Amino acid sequence: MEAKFLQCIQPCKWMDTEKLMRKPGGFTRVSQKTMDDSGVQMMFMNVQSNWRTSVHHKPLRWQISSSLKNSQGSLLESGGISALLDESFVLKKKSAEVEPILDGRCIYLVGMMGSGKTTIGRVLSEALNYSFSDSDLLLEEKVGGMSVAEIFKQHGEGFFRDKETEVLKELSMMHRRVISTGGGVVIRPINWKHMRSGVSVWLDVPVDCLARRISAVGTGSRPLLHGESGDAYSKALTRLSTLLEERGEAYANANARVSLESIASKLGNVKVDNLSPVAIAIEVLEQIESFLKQ
Ligand SMILES: Nc1ncnc2c1ncn2[C@@H]1O[C@H](COP(=O)(O)OP(=O)(O)O)[C@@H](O)[C@H]1O
Ligand SMILES: O=C(O)C1=C[C@@H](OP(=O)(O)O)[C@@H](O)[C@H](O)C1
Repeated sequence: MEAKFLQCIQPCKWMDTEKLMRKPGGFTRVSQKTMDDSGVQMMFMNVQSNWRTSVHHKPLRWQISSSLKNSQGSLLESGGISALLDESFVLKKKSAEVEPILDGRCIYLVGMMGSGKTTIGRVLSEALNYSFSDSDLLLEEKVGGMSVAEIFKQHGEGFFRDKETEVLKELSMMHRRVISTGGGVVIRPINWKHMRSGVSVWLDVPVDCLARRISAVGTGSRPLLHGESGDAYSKALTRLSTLLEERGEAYANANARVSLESIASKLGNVKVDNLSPVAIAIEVLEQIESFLKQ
């Protein structure tokens, strides 16, 4: 049997253009359409358009046309794409296992600025068929559309923290949502009370990796990182290290911890910077599963 397949790029359902403009680094949904005697099949996955693709670092080829033998498996023999599809399938399978035991509870992602709460949150919400909420965006709406940076400047951090707690309280009444929280929610015990309505997961990312990510996109939307001198990476590293120290063990209150260093070593000493959001999302589900089964 011969089949031709074509890959095309479509806007992805969870792409939030407003947030993407604030935090550059857009994602793209890749859809693979396969046609054979039995009809048309579609496969989807989400990749970052500037991604170096999955933990296997193979180049992503956007367009493939190929002669195929009869198995579906052979459709996937296409280098980087097959690695991405493998991850994508594992994520779907794991989501199907974890979704019933989650039983509608929300997932709260906590972690430092730049730890990937928004990025991983979107991947997870799509895999679980949950809605996605970003507490910073909800807070901005509550304050008449002012940005986080403007709120800090005009009203100060205390006001921001009060609004943040209000947003969490409202979210705690909801179900079937993945929630990306602001990096500072962990400092107020009342916020933990609200987050206990669901399952909280700490994305534990080494501070040098956070600084590389943040210096790549700039600190415009993150007022707590303003004000240091030096190059973008050193400034981010200094501020993030101080914040992390101030926050002490606060992140460890989460029900589950996802350490990027542990994932990297599990996958055979892959660089932390090269872990794909899908690989991290799989680990989030693994950790949630083991917490819920305890
Ligand atoms: N696994 C990853 N590998 C590389 N870059 C990532 C990864 N996850 C997120 N990023 C990038 O890091 C930056 C911060 O991510 P984001 O999801 O906004 O973090 P948070 O919501 O925790 O502040 C973004 O530019 C994003 O594209
Ligand atoms: O760590 C913090 O205190 C903050 C993190 C930010 O959210 P992200 O973690 O989404 O960047 C935002 O809530 C605000 O700038 C304060």
